Amino acid sequence: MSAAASIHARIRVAHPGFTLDVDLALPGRGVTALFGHSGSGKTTCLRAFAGLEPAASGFLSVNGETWLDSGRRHRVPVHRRALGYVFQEASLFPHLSVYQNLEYGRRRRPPAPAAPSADIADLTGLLGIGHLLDRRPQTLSGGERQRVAIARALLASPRLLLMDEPLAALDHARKAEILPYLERLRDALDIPVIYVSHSPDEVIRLADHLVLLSGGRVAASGPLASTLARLDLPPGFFDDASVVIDGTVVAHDPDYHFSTVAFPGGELRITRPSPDVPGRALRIRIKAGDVSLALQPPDGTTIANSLPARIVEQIPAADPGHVLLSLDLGAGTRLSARITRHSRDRLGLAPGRQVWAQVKAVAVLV
Ligand SMILES: Nc1ncnc2c1ncn2[C@@H]1O[C@H](COP(=O)(O)OP(=O)(O)OP(=O)(O)O)[C@@H](O)[C@H]1O
Repeated sequence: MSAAASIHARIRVAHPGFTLDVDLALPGRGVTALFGHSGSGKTTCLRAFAGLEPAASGFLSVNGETWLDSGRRHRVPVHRRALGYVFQEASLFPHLSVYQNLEYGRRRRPPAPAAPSADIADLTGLLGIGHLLDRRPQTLSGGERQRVAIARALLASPRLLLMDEPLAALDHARKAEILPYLERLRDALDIPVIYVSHSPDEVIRLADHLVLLSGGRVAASGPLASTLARLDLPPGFFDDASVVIDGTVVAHDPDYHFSTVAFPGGELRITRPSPDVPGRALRIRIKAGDVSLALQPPDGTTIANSLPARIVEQIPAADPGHVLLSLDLGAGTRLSARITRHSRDRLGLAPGRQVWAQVKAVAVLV
């Protein structure tokens, strides 16, 4: 990560009874998820990035532009920070059409924007709102309103997009409808997005980088895959230890609805409801409880995936009868496994040992 193409934030905000104190180095593009329980300081952190927390002190630079440097008494006011802010409830102007709302966003663009600017046609295409341009916000579904709010924020050519629980007000069906648009956006945008959520599924599906916040402090921060694969992740964030693997479909058997997904270090075969196109990128989540281990290549099993692996780390699990193991599948790809202490001792499993990891269930996230 070059110093110019990234976000550096060393920020402290002291409220009566709560202090946010974070030191973060974040990537200059892609989605960073700020994840944590209610009251952990996620919104306070976003507000400090936006310049909305008068009590914030410290240092903040976004892709080479310094927005806060208390030591030098430098503080860029909120209206001079080129950022987009999308809230839980889309705050569109009710008396304006969708197109006029988008125009409002475009008028907020600085005369010489730092980043290449998307136009209304690009963004309406990307977010699937081209057919809504003449409508008033109150005639739109919650998901449609959010997509318009995101497009409006991006039309101002921000250097940074802040999203505070943008899906929290939507029901399950509307969330499922909007997520693919957010994925397209993530892949198309050249600016960093900081995405606040307390939904593990959303975070695991969308994020490139993960920040765990607890009591106003950073409990962990790093690339999504390597951070999730850490066995020492603080408890209470996710229901189960798991890994995510970004793979590519390399073959599809339409008869058995079977896709072969390649990733650095191996391949997985997964059953798919509809045909897959080779070349398609898939993000896969495997929970530690869905991985069992064998010393020999398993024979006569219904489990489709048995992967050669090497145990690299072992720690006690939260419950005393189990241990968590981290396995290297090759090329740096990790798998976590939760097994009983009894099985570990019976098979003599320890770091360095070669095993076969049997994957009982795979969740395809994208
Ligand atoms: N202006 C303020 N004055 C005093 N306390 C504040 C202020 N703003 C936030 N807090 C407190 O700071 C803590 C963190 O709040 P924040 O909204 O950042 O948490 P969060 O992680 O976003 O929570 P949620 O998921 O519920 O939105 C809370 O205890 C909140 O009451």
